Order: sequence, then structure tokens, then C-alpha cells
Amino acid sequence: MPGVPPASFGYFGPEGTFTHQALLTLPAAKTGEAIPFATVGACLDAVRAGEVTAGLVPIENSVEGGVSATLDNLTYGDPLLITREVLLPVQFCLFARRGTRLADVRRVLTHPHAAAQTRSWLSAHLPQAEITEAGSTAGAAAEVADPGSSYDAAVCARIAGELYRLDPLAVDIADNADAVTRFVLVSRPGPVPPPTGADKTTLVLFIRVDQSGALLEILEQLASRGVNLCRIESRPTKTTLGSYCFSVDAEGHIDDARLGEALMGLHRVCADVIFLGSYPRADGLEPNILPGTSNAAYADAAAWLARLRHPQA
Ligand SMILES: O=C(O)C(=O)Cc1ccccc1
Repeated sequence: MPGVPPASFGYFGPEGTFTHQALLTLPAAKTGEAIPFATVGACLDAVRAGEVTAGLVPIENSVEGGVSATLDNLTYGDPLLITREVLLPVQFCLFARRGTRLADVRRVLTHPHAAAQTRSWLSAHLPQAEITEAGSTAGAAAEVADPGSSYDAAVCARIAGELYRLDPLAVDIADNADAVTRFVLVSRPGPVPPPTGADKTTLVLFIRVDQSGALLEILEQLASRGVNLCRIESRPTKTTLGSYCFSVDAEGHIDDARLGEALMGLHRVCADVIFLGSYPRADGLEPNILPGTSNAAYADAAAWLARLRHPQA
């Protein structure tokens, strides 16, 4: 009898990226096949095409902020659903081919977020070097490992440098030693994972009319129901200069009464609301439920209104 086909997980690769490390922390990924993709877009398209069961991509960094490639693809591409998040502390090293000395390094290759997070170290220790931004940190390590490469060194994770058989020139070179990157596991639209009591909901909000108070009106829908935000950033709608939508992570689950009420309010006041998923928070932090905003308080209010409307029932 044919069994359930094993899950396969796409990730922003190649092997040795921070995304790959984040994937390996997921228990489900230990039994499934891990398939690398060279870009966030290629990984998400493979999920849409059903070539992989789910895909893991970076979405936010504690130092650099949002990952535009991911935020924009999830907003403007065909619908996908975030079902999990993973947090990974990131540390960076400088790796080169055997025999290269720090003083020899003229050209460095790395991912834009890695370049941004090691900027001070690089300008202090390699002030003359040209820094080029590549697809990924592990891709940069693979390129530097090629003896014919015009690049001398890569900024990447220690495991990437070791995997591609490079030598470390410097370790732990991040400007901020406590940097954390957040990744999301994305599937084709389907059932939303059940609430855990410590959940996050990701939305994209488009204002209806460009006028004073438009953002305030959006925030009021959330604040008045006791929904706290853990991320809000504006992204261009790509139509005209100065036109923005808001990418938002709210505390709570779509099944929570206060979040459901807030979503209905947003649906009424926004030109468009994209629901990208409700999923367990990786840090397990439970929301501070303000008085009058619990599921029980909303159920009690609904029952009270029903009695007012139908006193005889
Ligand atoms: O290039 C990588 O290794 C990635 O997974 C993207 C990334 C880059 C820098 C910090 C965190 C994630």
C-alpha cells in the first residue's frame, strides 16, 4: 500500500547557508529531504509549484531589519502560508583559500546582510578591500573555494567555510555579537496551524485613501482590540513613488477573538488585507492580554448583544 510521501524542504541555499542551519533545527526536516535553491524567489516558486512540501527563507534580522526579497515575494507572488518561524543567532567569519593572508585580501564576497553586519570590522581590518554582495554567504564561500576565483575571501558561517574547505582568517567578526535572524517556513495555502497561546500573525495592509490619519486608522483597529504588534514596516507598493503598504506581525492567532475582530475591522477600512499565516512564536512569549480582550470577554459580549437583540430566545 502506498504510504504518505515523505516531506521535502526547500531552503535558501546552497548547503551551509544560515538558512540551511536554521532548517536543520526543525525536527520535521530531519526525516525529510532538504533541497537548496539559489534565490528566495526560486525556493518560494518551488513551494507554489508543489516541487517541495515547504520552503524555509529568511524574513527579518535583528540588526538589518526585513528581508525585502522575502517580504515582497510573499506580498505580490501567488498566495503562500507561513506555518512556522525559526530564530537563529548568527555569527560571521572571514574565510579564504589556504595560504591567503589577511594582508593579501583585496576582494571579499558575501550576502548583503552579512556585509551589513560586518561593515565596521571590514572597514577597520580591510579598509582597502572591495566588498561584493553575492547570492548567499555559502555561495560566496563556494565561489572563493574555486582556485580560479577573482575573490580572495568570503564572509560566511564557520560551517560554510569548513564545508567548502577554506581556512579561517578571522572568526566572530560581527559588529553586533547578539544578532539573530528570523526565518519562516512557508507552505501552499491550507489549514492554519492550531493556536498555542503564544502565536504570531503576519499581514500585509494596503491603505484605502492616501490621507492624514490613514495609518492611525489601521493601528486603531489593532490597538482598540488589545492586539500588540511585534513588527511593522512600510514597503513600496511598486506602483508610484511614495506609495507604501505595511507589512505587520501581530501577537496572537487568527482564531483569537481579539485578532479576528481586528481583522474584520482592517477588512472594513483597508483597500486590501493579505493574511500570510498564524503560527507558533519561536520564542514562546505569550501576549499580555489586556482586561476585556480575552476570548471569554469577547464571547460574553457577543452573548450579551444576542440577548439584547433577541430577548425572548
Ligand atoms: O546567505 C545566507 O547564509 C543566508 O541564509 C541569508 C542570511 C545572510 C546573513 C544573515 C542571515 C541570513
